[in-house]
Amino acid sequence: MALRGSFIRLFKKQFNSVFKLHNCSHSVAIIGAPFSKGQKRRGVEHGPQAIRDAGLLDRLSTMETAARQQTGKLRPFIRRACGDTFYKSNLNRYDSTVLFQEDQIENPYYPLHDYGDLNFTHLAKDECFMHVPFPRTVGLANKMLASAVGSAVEAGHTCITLGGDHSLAIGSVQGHYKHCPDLCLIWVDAHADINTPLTSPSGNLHGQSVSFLLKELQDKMPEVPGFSWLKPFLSTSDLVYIGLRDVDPGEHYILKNCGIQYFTMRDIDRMGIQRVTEMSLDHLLSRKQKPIHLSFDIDAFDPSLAPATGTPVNGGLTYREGIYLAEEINNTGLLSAMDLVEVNPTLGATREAVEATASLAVDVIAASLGKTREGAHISFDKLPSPGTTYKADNEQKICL
Ligand SMILES: NC(=[NH2+])NCCC[C@H](N)C(=O)O
Ligand SMILES: [Mn+2]
Ligand SMILES: [Mn+2]
Repeated sequence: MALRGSFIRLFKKQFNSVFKLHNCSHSVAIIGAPFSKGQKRRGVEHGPQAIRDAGLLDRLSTMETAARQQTGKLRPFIRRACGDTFYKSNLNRYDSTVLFQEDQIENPYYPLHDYGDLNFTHLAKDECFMHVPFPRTVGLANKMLASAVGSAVEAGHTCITLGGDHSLAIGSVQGHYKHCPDLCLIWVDAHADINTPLTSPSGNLHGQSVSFLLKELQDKMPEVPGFSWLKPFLSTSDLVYIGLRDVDPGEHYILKNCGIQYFTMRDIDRMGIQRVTEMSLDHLLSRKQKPIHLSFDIDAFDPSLAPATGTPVNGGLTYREGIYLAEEINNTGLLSAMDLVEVNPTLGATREAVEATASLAVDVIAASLGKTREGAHISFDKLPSPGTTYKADNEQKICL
């Protein structure tokens, strides 16, 4: 017990030192990935727009995080894609007003870069590989996303990819890996998405993303057209699943035989989200501090909260479980890239259902980036008393 206590202290000490370093230097990049060919239903390509419409950028740019408060000098601002020449060929230029030119920003300590949406190529000639639809289109889209995520991470941003279907995680994790080769992966999902083309019941690549990444599955993977650029790089020991409740037989075989750490909804019922989160982070980080890639499928939530998604499964995460998990991941100070996928605005029964799903996505992203339920302040140096001028409104104008 004493040994365990001192181990936990050491663990927390390590966390804290990285926490400070990480939060002082990190800015956020948003990449929209309007893509749906990793499965057969259309509509999920409108996910990035739905998440933006739910107010993502406003929420992040006005967010007062505990981290900002800590250093006392962090200020949010948005720079649109226009300034980032590197992305111009791949991204639709964001044509709305440029809120600030770079040289107008005095103190860009917490920059928020919106790179707009990637412009994917849909190949006309793209026959099925076995029963896998659109293999070349999915391969090409992921290659493009990998390069965009890679550049954003290389530039020092915490990179948020807005999907699109979950096949996009192939490119997003690979691009992240190119600049953070020691990354670990937290997969929050109702599904394991670890079928190989040979075990997949549906053929859909969004149910196979993880098998493309894992070194241990290399000799079980056929050569899928469109993916020759990708070499598996991730070890099974650097992967944890949270929220599983719909696992195919081949996937169960892989999870068990590769000794992958996973927590189903039953585990959350038994142990609670707090213990599950602690065990997950312990598994990934206790030996070494590693950059975290969080791949969050909105269908991890219960369909009553996230109805607008392609493969809903009953009995999912509650709002508080999902937000707690995101908050704890932020608390590590190690979040380096994140995907928020499978929001399909064409599948909600009503407009309210769609808006609820997209707004849940915004809440998860905000919590992952440091929004706390206890609140935080940057606008107050001291508490205004009657007779002093309230400056917060002015300051807001300067910042935004
Ligand atoms: N990213 C997702 N929503 N995946 C759902 C996968 C469903 C099923 N396991 C399949 O392989 O097709
Ligand atoms: Mn899923
Ligand atoms: Mn998924």
